Amino acid sequence: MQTQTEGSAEPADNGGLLQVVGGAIVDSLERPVRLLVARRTAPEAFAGMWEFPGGKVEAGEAPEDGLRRELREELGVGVVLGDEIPGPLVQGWPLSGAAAMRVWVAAVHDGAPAPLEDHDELRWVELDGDRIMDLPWIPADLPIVDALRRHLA
Ligand SMILES: Nc1nc2c([nH]c(=O)n2[C@H]2C[C@H](O)[C@@H](COP(=O)(O)OP(=O)(O)OP(=O)(O)O)O2)c(=O)[nH]1
Repeated sequence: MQTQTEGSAEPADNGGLLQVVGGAIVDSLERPVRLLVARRTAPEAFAGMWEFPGGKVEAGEAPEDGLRRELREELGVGVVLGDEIPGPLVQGWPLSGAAAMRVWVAAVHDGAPAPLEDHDELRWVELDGDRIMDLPWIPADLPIVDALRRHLA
């Protein structure tokens, strides 16, 4: 699996969409068994739903750098990035509103994940089986979870 520890990509042209990035943090890049999922606290429409930790890319920031920054802020961890889970758009996966999310597989490089910001619970769930799909995900994330499972199988 391709890995990268330092951001070298140029800021992406987001085509007018709000660019969001998410981390599919797995227990091992080589032999992934479990995925770290996060339960949002806000906004009200998404509170209580599970998602990939991450957030919005800032102006002039490369997406991979934005993802590392968000995961440091939200979970207190440094990560190694693995493969991207490509979506149907150049900007990744369509979300509600004029937004799209690029998602990378990632593994914790330093720190212990904790719900420092934006989440009230983190949970390691098995990638295989029904349990992961039984979680109340943000609806737009369901095809991404499906593609992730197929990519890692
Ligand atoms: N992080 C994340 N956001 C998602 C996912 N699925 C999904 O629809 N979204 C939406 C929710 C939000 O409208 C948007 C991401 O915004 P955010 O609130 O997480 O971004 P941020 O951390 O930069 O927050 P802020 O600076 O605006 O407070 O994308 C997902 O799996 N992860």
